[in-house]
Amino acid sequence: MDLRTDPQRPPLPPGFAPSASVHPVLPGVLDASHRVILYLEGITVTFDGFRALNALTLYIDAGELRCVIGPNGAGKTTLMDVITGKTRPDTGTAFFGQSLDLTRMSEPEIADAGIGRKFQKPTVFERHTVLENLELAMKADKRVRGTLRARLDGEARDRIAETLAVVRLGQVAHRPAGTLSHGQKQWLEIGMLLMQQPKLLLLDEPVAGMTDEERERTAELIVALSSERSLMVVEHDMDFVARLGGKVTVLHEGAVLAEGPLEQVQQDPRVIEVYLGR
Ligand SMILES: Nc1ncnc2c1ncn2[C@@H]1O[C@H](COP(=O)(O)OP(=O)(O)OP(=O)(O)O)[C@@H](O)[C@H]1O
Repeated sequence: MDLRTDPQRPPLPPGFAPSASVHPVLPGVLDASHRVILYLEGITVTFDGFRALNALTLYIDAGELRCVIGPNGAGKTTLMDVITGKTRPDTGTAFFGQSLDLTRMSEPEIADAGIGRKFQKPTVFERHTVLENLELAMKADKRVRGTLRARLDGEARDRIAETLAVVRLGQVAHRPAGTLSHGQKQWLEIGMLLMQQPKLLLLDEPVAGMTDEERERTAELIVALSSERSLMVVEHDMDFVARLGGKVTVLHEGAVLAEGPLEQVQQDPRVIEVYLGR
């Protein structure tokens, strides 16, 4: 189905067309009043003539948990790079909510507007305690006033306590992050992203290198997180994708090959041929 001609296509922001060169950019102000929080349409990214993304069109709903799968080189990382402003598309439009044109915002502006990204490798401050890592993450948030020495006010303490509970690291709150297990470090980094209160969280292979038990807990965590924000999870582990239960987008050669519930895309002969059947 071609979403461009689909009568069910979600409402688009005013001026949402590749030709609309003048559009207000309002960093930090997300209008998610419509069902869709992320609009990507006709996105093409070329590296030395090679199309890493090829007229890709994708919509993410507010509060949706979306998994993105696909073979190596399909364009999954490039997709996240476009959303976070690391890579500029050659053509196409990318809107966050109704008014934020991601192609015209810097990486910090996009982060401030509410898009958080977790890379595959955990990047926590190893010598600092879990608690300090969360404090530092909050202080990195420009919307929160104060210096590193400033005393945390009540609201900030509540947010840290709440985050510790959500990522289930309350028991190790005073341990240096360097002493945590791989899984705990990953959860801490997710907690650090949560301190910035993102509306859309991008997670790149969150369970790579985790034990089965850690995978189970990570699935529970991600499902719990999706109740209050949108998530896009790139993952190769199909058992894990099945546990998350969200809609699945299959990328192949920089474009969407199939989209739908996992059981549906798993039965798609094209998906079996290029990815799952391997
Ligand atoms: N900066 C770059 N310069 C040149 N080619 C690039 C660059 N970044 C990505 N590519 C190429 O674009 C294609 C898509 O890469 P991308 O990393 O987005 O795929 P992926 O789906 O994330 O793959 P994987 O599952 O292996 O992480 C690949 O063929 C890759 O070699």
